[in-house]
Amino acid sequence: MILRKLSIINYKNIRETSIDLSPKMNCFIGHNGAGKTNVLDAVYYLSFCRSLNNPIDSQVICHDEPFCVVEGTYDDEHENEEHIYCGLKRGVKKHFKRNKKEYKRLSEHIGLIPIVVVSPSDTLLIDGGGEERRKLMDLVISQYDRQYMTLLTNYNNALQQRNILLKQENPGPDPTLLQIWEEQMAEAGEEIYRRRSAFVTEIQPLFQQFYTQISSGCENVGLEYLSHGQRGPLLDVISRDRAKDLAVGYSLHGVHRDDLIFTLGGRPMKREGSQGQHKTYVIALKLAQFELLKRTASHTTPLLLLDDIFDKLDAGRVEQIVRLVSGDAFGQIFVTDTNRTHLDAIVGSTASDYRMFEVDNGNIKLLTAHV
Ligand SMILES: Nc1ncnc2c1ncn2[C@@H]1O[C@H](COP(=O)(O)OP(=O)(O)OP(=O)(O)O)[C@@H](O)[C@H]1O
Repeated sequence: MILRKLSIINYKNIRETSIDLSPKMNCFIGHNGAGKTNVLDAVYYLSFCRSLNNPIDSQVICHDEPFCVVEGTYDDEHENEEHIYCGLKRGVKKHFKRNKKEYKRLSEHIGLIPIVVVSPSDTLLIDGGGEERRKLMDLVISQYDRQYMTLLTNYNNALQQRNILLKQENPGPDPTLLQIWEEQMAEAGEEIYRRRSAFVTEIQPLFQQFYTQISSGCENVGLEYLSHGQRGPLLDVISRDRAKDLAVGYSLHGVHRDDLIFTLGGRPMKREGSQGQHKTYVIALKLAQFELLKRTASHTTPLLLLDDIFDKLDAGRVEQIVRLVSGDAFGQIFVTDTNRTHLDAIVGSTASDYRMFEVDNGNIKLLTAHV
């Protein structure tokens, strides 16, 4: 997919803009707080029907304004045009349309415009809890597997019902009811486990390849999937510790406790790695995600959003990333930085099309274009 034109009204600090984009490299340069991330967030919104960092829709509308609109005109792989419209009004259900037709369910849209984002908040993948890493798996898998979201919804619903029962006291929960929800958790959970296992198996070698390339091969990193599904049939695993679950009042076993184990030299990355190594790890992981989505998501090349990625990296790693993303393996790219040094290096090493924009207090101005 290629985003040819992006129009924004009242999205965060961007009052009104309409920009024609390069099919390859789009650079956004500007001071801290200028609105560079907000541009990328608007692009993200058009893919995921939500903001990357703020799940509350009303907070993406510009302060003191009653509504916001984000529109994108895309070309797909066969040069067919797709027009995506998103309109948000305070206190009203959001409107999301594809080619002027309102979606019945927003989940129908997920996966149409695959996207991979590398942003400063990605370090949460290493520093944060397992929820962050499960979110990563879910976000990628849901872009190429249409059933996956339904499985997650079914699983979470059964888990929630079981947890409500586990909190019941005097009398305790009906064992038959507990069993019903356990069976539903296990049924959806087995499928989720199977899909997450396959995802990790696929992404592992891609990740290793990118990490080696960016770090020039001097570090040994690992990526493993950890799941209660590995302990045997999930129904047995979920139900056999009922007594403990009743004591704590929630479900201790199931795919809601899955995790990804990140290592450096066989030790936990969180404890062992430097800030630059953490950053390298998440960038390699995101680029692997990109490669995987390119192969699976309707065979459409995803958009790649690189938000302020060069901070904390040494010159060698920056050079490798610049070389990687400016090559032909990547499609349309959106990259932000506060100074021109890295962005000039990127556009300098690419013979192809690029556009450089300046962002200032929510205003976007085209600085240079090369076709
Ligand atoms: N709903 C909103 N309405 C108006 N302005 C907003 C809204 N939400 C955020 N902002 C403004 O957006 C600005 C931050 O923009 P953004 O995160 O895009 O900056 P940036 O250019 O990426 O900066 P940095 O280089 O520091 O990462 C802040 O000044 C903030 O006040």
